[in-house]
Amino acid sequence: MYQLVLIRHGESTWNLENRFTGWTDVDLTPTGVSQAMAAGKLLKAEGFDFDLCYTSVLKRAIHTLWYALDEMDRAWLPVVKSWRLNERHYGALQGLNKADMVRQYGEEQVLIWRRSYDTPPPALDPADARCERGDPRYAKLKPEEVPLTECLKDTVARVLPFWEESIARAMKAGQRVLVVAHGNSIRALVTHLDNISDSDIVGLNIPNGIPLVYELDAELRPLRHYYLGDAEAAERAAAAVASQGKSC
Ligand SMILES: O=C(O)[C@@H](CO)OP(=O)(O)O
Repeated sequence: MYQLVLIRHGESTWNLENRFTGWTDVDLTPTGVSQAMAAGKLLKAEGFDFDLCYTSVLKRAIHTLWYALDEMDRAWLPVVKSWRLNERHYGALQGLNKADMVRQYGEEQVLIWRRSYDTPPPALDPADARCERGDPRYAKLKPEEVPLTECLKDTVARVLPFWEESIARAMKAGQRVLVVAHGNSIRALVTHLDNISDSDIVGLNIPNGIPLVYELDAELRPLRHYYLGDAEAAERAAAAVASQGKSC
């Protein structure tokens, strides 16, 4: 049996301000730091240990990993960072307030942008100052590989090759893996692992900073998954993420 632990980053400044974030590189709030530390404490207390960690190239995930590993006295562990684990690109919505968008476009439209499988938010103009195409961390990518918007299907399409070629391969080679990523890059992975339908994925929300443990068979098919710690608190936190797309 294989075990995989996934953690969504702790609360970020734009989670707190209820703004669409995507590839914007905002940091953790003090609450986010505490959530990351609590995740590390919990993993240690429950006897989890790792050989290899994966995260995105965005600091809210990188710093969550740092704080969690520090609590586990595992700051020395190897870390692989990949843009493929970045949050889903939120296009022209990046930086805008979610409740304002609900007031302007309605709850149903915002739910489609936030959670549908194949409808992307409006695209960023490549000339928009928010466009990441000139960012040095993506210099090795072709410009068209740096998205201007993404639906979950697009995120699945760039997360899966990394899962197959790097994470799954490392797990099969016996490495105990921790992945710290983002709400929608984790939803992309979970859609694949649990074979969730396009309609059911709309209701799936990932809470900040709570370790999600997957137990998988020899073919890396999930046997079961659970949130570590207080299951009801995890459910409440996931419901709070869902309500970020309401007007108040
Ligand atoms: O804004 C974002 O990038 C994501 C995660 O914070 O938000 P949502 O939960 O609306 O997909």
